[in-house]
Amino acid sequence: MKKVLIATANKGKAKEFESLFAPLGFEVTTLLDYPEMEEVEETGETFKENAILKAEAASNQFKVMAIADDSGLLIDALNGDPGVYSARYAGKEKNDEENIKKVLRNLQGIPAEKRTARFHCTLAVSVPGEKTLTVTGECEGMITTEKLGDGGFGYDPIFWIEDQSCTLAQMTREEKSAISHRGKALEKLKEVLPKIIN
Ligand SMILES: O=c1nc[nH]c2c1ncn2[C@H]1C[C@H](O)[C@@H](COP(=O)(O)OP(=O)(O)OP(=O)(O)O)O1
Ligand SMILES: [Mg+2]
Repeated sequence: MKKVLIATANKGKAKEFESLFAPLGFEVTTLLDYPEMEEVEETGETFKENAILKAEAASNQFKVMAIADDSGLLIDALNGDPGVYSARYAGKEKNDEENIKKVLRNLQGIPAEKRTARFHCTLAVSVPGEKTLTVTGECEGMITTEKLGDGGFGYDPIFWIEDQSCTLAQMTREEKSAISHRGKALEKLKEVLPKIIN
């Protein structure tokens, strides 16, 4: 079976990539399969810089094609926060529960129509000896006032999708991937990398 290395240690992302690549005949390996590998410091100021950092570190180390995902939640009423710092919004230990609480606290009193937000995903593909390539995807939604649903990961329980009238955490993995920032970025990747992905 063909293998693809996804340079992430995030369990939620890993599950989504497994489902996305399975129909293409790929076995997904992630950094969760290499717990001894040190985490790459995300020193970039943009999703693109961080995605490239993560992809190149993994492809250099393992000498294989690696795909990294840098993503986050941008909330209009918070001037785009938590943005690139989404994972560590409530502290460096990366706690989804605390991050959600902080968002809801900072949006207290903000009316529904002003709770617009989007998820962003940049994927970087690094092949040893070749120039790293990036694609992006976004998903528009609204921030709820309480958690709804227990699927997905990260900020999914407070991210409301108007068209489906539910949060991302109330969807199946397939439903989420069909509309998500990650799913859209991967669709673009399939177009630019047909030889590798198909
Ligand atoms: O579909 C999503 N549904 C909900 N939340 C999401 C999603 N996509 C990204 N997010 C949030 C989670 C985390 O707070 C941040 C990503 O941070 P980000 O640095 O890219 O990932 P990470 O540090 O968890 O794992 P890694 O760098 O090993 O891939 O945005
Ligand atoms: Mg990270």
